[in-house]
Amino acid sequence: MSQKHTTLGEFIIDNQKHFQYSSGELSRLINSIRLAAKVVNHEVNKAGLVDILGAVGETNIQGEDQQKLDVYANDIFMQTLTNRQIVCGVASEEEDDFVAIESNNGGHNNKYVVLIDPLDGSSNVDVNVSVGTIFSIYHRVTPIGTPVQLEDFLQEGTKQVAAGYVVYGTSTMLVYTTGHGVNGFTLNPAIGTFYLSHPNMSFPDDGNIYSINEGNYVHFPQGVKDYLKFCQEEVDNRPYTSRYIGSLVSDFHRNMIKGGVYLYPTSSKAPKGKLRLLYECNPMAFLAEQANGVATDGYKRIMEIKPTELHQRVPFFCGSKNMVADAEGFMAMYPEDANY
Ligand SMILES: O=P(O)(O)OC[C@H]1O[C@](O)(COP(=O)(O)O)[C@@H](O)[C@@H]1O
Ligand SMILES: [Mg+2]
Ligand SMILES: [Mg+2]
Repeated sequence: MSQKHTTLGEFIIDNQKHFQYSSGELSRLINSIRLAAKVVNHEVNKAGLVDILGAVGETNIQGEDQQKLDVYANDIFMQTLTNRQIVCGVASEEEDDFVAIESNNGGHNNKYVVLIDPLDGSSNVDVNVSVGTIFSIYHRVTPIGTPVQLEDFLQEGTKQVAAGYVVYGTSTMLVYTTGHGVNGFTLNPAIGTFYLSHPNMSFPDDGNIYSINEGNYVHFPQGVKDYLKFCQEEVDNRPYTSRYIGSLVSDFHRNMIKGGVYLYPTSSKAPKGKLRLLYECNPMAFLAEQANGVATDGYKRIMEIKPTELHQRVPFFCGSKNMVADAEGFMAMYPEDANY
């Protein structure tokens, strides 16, 4: 069977041998995420026809206006993960606190926790621009059989057993890693099956695309301003091309395929950056590193940051390794900005 026809389900089974604690639970967990992604995809694809556009009129713990699709996607992933009895807890961008999930017999026998950004790129929902879902999976650290605790979620990114995203774009893709490279699967909507379309995805070492919201330029640290000047100079293969979709998943996906760097630094508006360490930066960092890329906060490796809060934010520099290194070179000239 040529690689093009390998389904996600077959790939998961074939690759189960890689899983650290191989008992099939992680396979079932990824299968559940696949199922929830298909349900959300179905709604996203007809967003203009159903009452799913616009805000719900409430703000989440981030202080952001929750979009109807944020809430819908959150409900679908929470229900699917709860019903399938494979996780002992979930933390979500749309939930104030982590949610403990009891197993059928009222126990706490499951060993995985999931951290999720149910709908990434919320500002693009109403304008038909690609959005995504991001997930990160850890083995719990507290004893199985006991209720899940905050410490099960506040683990360094290096402890992730799997991470991935779904991009709801011109096509719908699920891209994930279990620490053995990064593979992308495209949904055939006619039959509702994901097929392996992008095996062994990898960031080129270099690229000529930079992704940053330049509208915040005046608020950026000097190192970022210097790097942007560097990107826009007429030297060698520069000026680079500026591309910014405003959905982390979509900007990351493009940069992984074409070569590029995504930056969401601190700014006087967002003194710690905007993106959330646990369910945006850590999973994308795991994917980046598994795909020959790099992810830092401008100074140090994202995945070595010891989390202290569920919804903490960090600056994010991610993409082709030589481009991130260039950006870090400019940040290094201002060591005081490492203390955000
Ligand atoms: O509008 P800004 O400030 O440029 O922020 C865009 C960034 O914020 C995000 O939308 C944050 O994610 P959510 O939509 O999940 O809150 C990223 O996807 C995106 O890269
Ligand atoms: Mg997000
Ligand atoms: Mg979100």
